[in-house]
Amino acid sequence: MQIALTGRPGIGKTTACLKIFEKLKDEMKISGFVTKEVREKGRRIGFKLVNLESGEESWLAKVGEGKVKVGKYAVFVENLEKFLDEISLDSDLIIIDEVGPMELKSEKFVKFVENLLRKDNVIFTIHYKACHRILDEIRRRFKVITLTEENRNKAVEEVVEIVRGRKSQDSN
Ligand SMILES: Nc1ncnc2c1ncn2[C@@H]1O[C@H](COP(=O)(O)OP(=O)(O)OP(=O)(O)O)[C@@H](O)[C@H]1O
Repeated sequence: MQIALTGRPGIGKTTACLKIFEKLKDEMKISGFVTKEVREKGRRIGFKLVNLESGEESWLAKVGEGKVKVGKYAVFVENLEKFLDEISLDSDLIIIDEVGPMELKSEKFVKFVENLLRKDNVIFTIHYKACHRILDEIRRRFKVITLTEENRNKAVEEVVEIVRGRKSQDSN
């Protein structure tokens, strides 16, 4: 299964990934990461990467100045690249939240995603409108599910069933 979840900012892509992870983690080995926003006094100050297997966290970006910038955020490309080394690629399911403008500043991340395009057990979340050849390729090759307020809970169930179906095919 090759699934890409997308939708407008804040629609619930990260929440959907966490729900899928919670529902399936006792049935199979899952690796990958989610990107969570960090707020201080109600204001968003940046984003942290969270390794789904280990719980380990690393700053992806923070409001402020830096070598690499996306909007008002400085992106910590080296943190991301070190973080990627810890992601297992031999798991039953790999969840990558997200393939977006910040992550794509890293050539190593682009290669990491390229490598995953060959696999059949991947869920990406993808930025809803960013342009990049790798996003075009995912949009062309993967089953793309656009989350809305109406479908986001049902979409989680649908993805869980697709993953379970694939897993049971594998064990037959
Ligand atoms: N199914 C849901 N039911 C109720 N609230 C939800 C649901 N999914 C997400 N939310 C709420 O919406 C907010 C944004 O969710 P989330 O961070 O998952 O969105 P996102 O699409 O990943 O955002 P971003 O575009 O910043 O990556 C959170 O406060 C979350 O609790």
